[in-house]
Amino acid sequence: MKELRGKAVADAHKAALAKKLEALATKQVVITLGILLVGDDKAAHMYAHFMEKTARTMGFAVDRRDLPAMATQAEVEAVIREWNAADTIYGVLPLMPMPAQIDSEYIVDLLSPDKDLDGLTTQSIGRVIRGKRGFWPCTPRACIAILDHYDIPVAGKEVVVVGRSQVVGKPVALMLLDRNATVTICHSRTADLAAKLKQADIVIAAVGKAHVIDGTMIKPGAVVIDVGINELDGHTVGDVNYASLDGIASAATPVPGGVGSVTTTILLEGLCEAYYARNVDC
Ligand SMILES: NC(=O)C1=CN([C@@H]2O[C@H](COP(=O)(O)OP(=O)(O)OC[C@H]3O[C@@H](n4cnc5c(N)ncnc54)[C@H](OP(=O)(O)O)[C@@H]3O)[C@@H](O)[C@H]2O)C=CC1
Ligand SMILES: Nc1nc(=O)c2c([nH]1)NC[C@@H]1CN(c3ccc(C(=O)N[C@@H](CCC(=O)O)C(=O)O)cc3)C=[N+]21
Repeated sequence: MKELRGKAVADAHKAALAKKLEALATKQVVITLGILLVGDDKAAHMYAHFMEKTARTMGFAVDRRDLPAMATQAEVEAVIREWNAADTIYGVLPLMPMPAQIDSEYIVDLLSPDKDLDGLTTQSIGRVIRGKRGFWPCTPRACIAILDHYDIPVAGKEVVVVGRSQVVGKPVALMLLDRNATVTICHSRTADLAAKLKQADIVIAAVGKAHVIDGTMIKPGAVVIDVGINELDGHTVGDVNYASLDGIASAATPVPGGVGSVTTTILLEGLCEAYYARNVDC
C-alpha cells in the first residue's frame, strides 16, 4: 500500500507559492493574515499554532487575536469588523468551534467574503457552488490537492464520502462532483455503511471517530483519504484504522502526516490569491 504523505504535497505547494511571493518581496509588500481564536478548544489551538508558524515562515505577517472563553459576542464581532475595514488584512481565519455563548454563524457571516479564506461564509459557499470566484473550505481543498499530487484520477470513479459537515463532508463531495466523480455521501443514519464503502474506488473519511473504518470494509485497490483527527490511547489517529488497510487499499493517507499537514499551505495560497485579486495590476 502506498503511503500518501501530506508533507510532499505541502512542500510542492509551498515551492509554487514561494515563487509567486518572490515578486512581491522585492516590492516590500506586507500581506497580513488575521487569526481569530476564541476559547480553549484544543484542536483549534493546535491549528492556530501551525497556521501562524507556517504563515510567518512563508513571509506573511500575522495579526493573531486570542480571546478568552468568556468573551462576549460584541468583542468577537468587533475584531471581524476591524479586519473587514483594514486594508493590510488580506485574509481572516476564524477558528472553529467558538464557545457556546457566541453565535459563530452570525460572526462568520459578518466577514467579507473576499477575506474568507476558509470558505466559511454563506456567501462564499453560494459563490463556489455556482462556479463563481470564491474560496472553498481548505480541508476539502487539501483532500483534492493530495489526489492531484499523486495523480489519482477522480473522473468517472465511485467516491464515498463519510460525513456531511459544512466544513468537510458536504464541500468535498461537491468538489469531487465538479471533477466528474460519482459521489455517495454517508452519515450517521446511513443504513449499511460497509456495503456503501465496498463500492468505493475512493473513500473520504470525515467522521471524527477513531478507527470507525477498517480494511474489511474497503474494496481491494481503493484509495483512502482520512480527514479525521482523533485521540485514542494518548495518540492522534484517523477515522480509519491505517494498519488494517495494508494488502487491501492501494494507497492511503496517514494520520498524522496526511490531510492535516496540507491544509495550512492551502490556506496561505488563498491569502496570496486574495492579495492578487485586490491588486490586479501587480
Ligand atoms: N485534517 C484537517 O485539516 C481537519 C480535520 N478535521 C477532522 O475531521 C473530522 C470530521 O470533522 P467535521 O466534519 O468537522 O465533524 P462533524 O462532527 O461536524 O461531522 C461528522 C460527520 O460524521 C457523521 N458520522 C458520525 N458518526 C458516524 C458513523 N458512525 N458513521 C457514519 N457517519 C458518521 C456525522 O453524521 P450526522 O450528520 O448524521 O451527524 C457527521 O455528518 C474530525 O475528526 C475533525 O477533527 C476537521 C477539520 C480539519
Ligand atoms: N476554521 C477552521 N478551519 C479548520 O480547518 C479548523 C478549525 N477551524 N478549527 C480546528 C480544526 C482542527 N484542524 C486541524 C488541522 C490539522 C491538524 C494537524 O495536526 N496537522 C498536521 C500536523 C501539523 C503540520 O505540520 O502542519 C498533521 O495532521 O500531521 C490539527 C488540527 C483544523 N481545523
